[in-house]
Order: sequence, then structure tokens, then C-alpha cells
Amino acid sequence: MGAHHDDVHDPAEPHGRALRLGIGGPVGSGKTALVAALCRSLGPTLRLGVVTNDIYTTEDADFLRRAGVVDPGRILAVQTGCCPHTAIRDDIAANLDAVETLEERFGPLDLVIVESGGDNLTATFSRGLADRQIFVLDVSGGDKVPRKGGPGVTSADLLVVNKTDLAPMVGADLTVMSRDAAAVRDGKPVLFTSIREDRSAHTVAEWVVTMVEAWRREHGEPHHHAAHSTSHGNASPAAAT
Ligand SMILES: Nc1nc2c(ncn2[C@@H]2O[C@H](COP(=O)(O)OP(=O)(O)OP(=O)(O)O)[C@@H](O)[C@H]2O)c(=O)[nH]1
Repeated sequence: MGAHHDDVHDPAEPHGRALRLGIGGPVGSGKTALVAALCRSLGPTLRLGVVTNDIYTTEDADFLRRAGVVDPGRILAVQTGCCPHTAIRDDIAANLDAVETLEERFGPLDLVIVESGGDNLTATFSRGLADRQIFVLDVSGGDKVPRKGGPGVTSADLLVVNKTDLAPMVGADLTVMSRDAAAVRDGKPVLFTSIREDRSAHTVAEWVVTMVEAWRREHGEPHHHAAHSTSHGNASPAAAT
């Protein structure tokens, strides 16, 4: 996956556990909407857990709970209290604790989604936290954004360009965005979505299913993990209740 160049964490032992999928991207691009859409499409067939990150609140977790897309207990909120990228890349302890707590409580799980707080184009997940990552842009930032590159755009396993329904309103040319994204992504996939129009984001969901299936083939069926003995620090995830 697209790890940041100075990633200090090793990948977590992959055998017999859920695929951990990071979803990042700028503020308001549709990350929470995508998480809700994936829960809608995948919830009936995959065993899911969700970790949300907000700086001071549990807003995203609260939104997902209200949306009723997944059992509320399976959503844990991490309050980062700092720049979102710090909590997904540098000091990943609170997020790792949340992921492992979900696996202990509800395991075996097939997929744990970790949604980052909104950040800038440089934000990527550590390989120690996410096995695969999606970066979500939206068209309202203008069609020049993919061209600007940055680790999120260039190295994410999947780039999603959301809010295509707004393209005519903001004068964004999707052909230009597609061409520019392809030029900087070295063949990695790009999907255009309007989650407003397709509330189950079916193309992204299909991509996620292929990732989960490949993960299982490579690392075996997920099995239940007993309470984790390693402490990742003092931060503890707050149940989104
Ligand atoms: N028009 C349109 N609006 C969308 C679409 N997807 C999401 N939105 C709206 O965009 C706003 C932001 O969406 P969120 O899913 O909260 O975005 P986010 O990236 O999670 O935001 P932060 O967590 O604050 O960074 C909300 O009002 C959504 O309803 C879309 O495809 N089209």
C-alpha cells in the first residue's frame, strides 16, 4: 500500500485477522458518506467494524450511528486531539487499540474500516495501522487537485473522486481529473462516485470485496483474537454511545 516515506511502524501481523482499510482525504470530501455507503453495501455479507477519527468530538461516529448502517457497538470513535494525520501515521496507538478492541469484542471480523479526520493532500496511513487505503477527493476543490499530486493522491491503493453530481456546478472537468490522476498513479485505480446518487457506492464496494477476498487467500480465514496483551499507549478509544 501507499505508505508514507518515513513510516516508522511495521505492518501488524496479518495472519488470521480482518483486513484493515484506511479511508482518508480532505475535509468534507465524503469520507463519512463513503463509510456509511460501504456499511450499507457490505454489512449484509461481511463482518464489519468501524473506527472514526475526529479532533475534538465523536461527530462522525454519531452520524454513522444515526444512519443505522451498522450495529452501533461496532463503531468506535477516537478523539485525536491533534492533527488527524498524526493519529493515522505517526502516533497510531489510539487507533490500533480501537481496531484491536473491535476484533476482540466482535471477532472474527472480515473488515475494519478506519476513517481519518479530514486533512490535506499529504496525509496517508501508516502500514502499521492500515493494510490498504482509499483517498477521497471531491470535485468541488476544482479539477486541478489530482494534478497537484501529494502522497494521498499518488500512493493510495484506490483514489475516489466523489461528488460528481456537483461537477457541472463548479465547472470541474472529470476527463481532466481522470487523465491527471492516471498520470500520477502509476496504473493504480481511480473511481468516480456520487454518493448522493448511489448511496451504496457500489463500484467502491466491489473494489473492497476484491481486496477482502485477496487478503483472505493470502492470510487465511479470520479467527477470533483473545485480549491483546501489547499496550500501545495510554490513549483509549471512546465507545460511540
Ligand atoms: N452533492 C454531494 N454531496 C455529498 C456527496 N457525498 C457527500 N456529500 C455531502 O458532503 C458533506 C460532507 O460529507 P462527509 O461525508 O461528512 O465528508 P467527510 O470527508 O467525512 O468530512 P470530515 O469528516 O469533516 O472531513 C455532507 O454534507 C455530505 O452530505 C456527493 O456525492 N454529492
